[in-house]
Amino acid sequence: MSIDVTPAPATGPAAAVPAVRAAGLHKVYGRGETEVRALDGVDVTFASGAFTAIMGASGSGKSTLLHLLAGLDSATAGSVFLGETELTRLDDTALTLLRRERVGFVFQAFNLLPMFTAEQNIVLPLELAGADVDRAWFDTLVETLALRERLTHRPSELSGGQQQRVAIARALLTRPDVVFADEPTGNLDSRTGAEVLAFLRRSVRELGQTVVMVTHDPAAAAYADRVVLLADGRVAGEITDPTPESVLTGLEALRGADVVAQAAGGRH
Ligand SMILES: Nc1ncnc2c1ncn2[C@@H]1O[C@H](COP(=O)(O)OP(=O)(O)OP(=O)(O)O)[C@@H](O)[C@H]1O
Repeated sequence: MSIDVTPAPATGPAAAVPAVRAAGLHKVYGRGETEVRALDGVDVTFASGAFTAIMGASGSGKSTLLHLLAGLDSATAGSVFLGETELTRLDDTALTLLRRERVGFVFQAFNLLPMFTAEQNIVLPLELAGADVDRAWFDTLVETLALRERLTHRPSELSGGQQQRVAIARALLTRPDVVFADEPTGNLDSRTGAEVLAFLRRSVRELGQTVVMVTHDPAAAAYADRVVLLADGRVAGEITDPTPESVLTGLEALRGADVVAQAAGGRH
């Protein structure tokens, strides 16, 4: 698939700073016998204004990496930078503020509040932060995500795809530096999932958003500009301008490498 992405023009020194960067990132769960090295030295950068998918086998560390990049969990060692801010040096209060102001989240389970309308769900994070809603930006998001007719509906009156679009509008309304999406199409049928992915794609191409998405699905990953492959808590490769076929080939190559490593006794 050839993806039509025009990079944002460089506008000064900040343009060269990646949206997110991890250096020497380690995450160890448990101790002794039960120790699990979920991340084992991850170095990776995510360019601003790009859509990146993170893929890898179950247990390879995808969700752990996403949570650390988003400041939702702490690292055992190494650093995470959001732009020029080192997350791994912030205290809890600063981290909470940073998450509220500079990061957006889209989860598999939508996480909408059932008693509120779509519109109330979208504006809630800004209202909680005591910030004004930029109505022009709200309207742009509502149009882009085709939600105009649904704004007065409660989540139970919306389809799964509509609920996820509401969650995406909520994530984008604060104009976050990065949107982190963890299996955003995991609860959707393939047609609705494709619709949601197309909207994420548009948010990058037309609204200049930066998106980092964990997925199991090669077809979903093919919407991204780049796929980062994880294996055993490390970056094992990447694919630029992915297609479902090139992603599948990349994943198969990883599995092949894993079998070879196991046969050689090289796995921890
Ligand atoms: N809270 C935790 N306590 C202990 N081990 C954990 C914890 N969270 C994750 N792990 C372990 O860390 C490793 C990486 O988990 P992670 O959820 O990041 O993988 P994943 O690639 O997202 O997997 P999946 O595709 O199955 O969601 C796994 O071996 C997992 O069992």
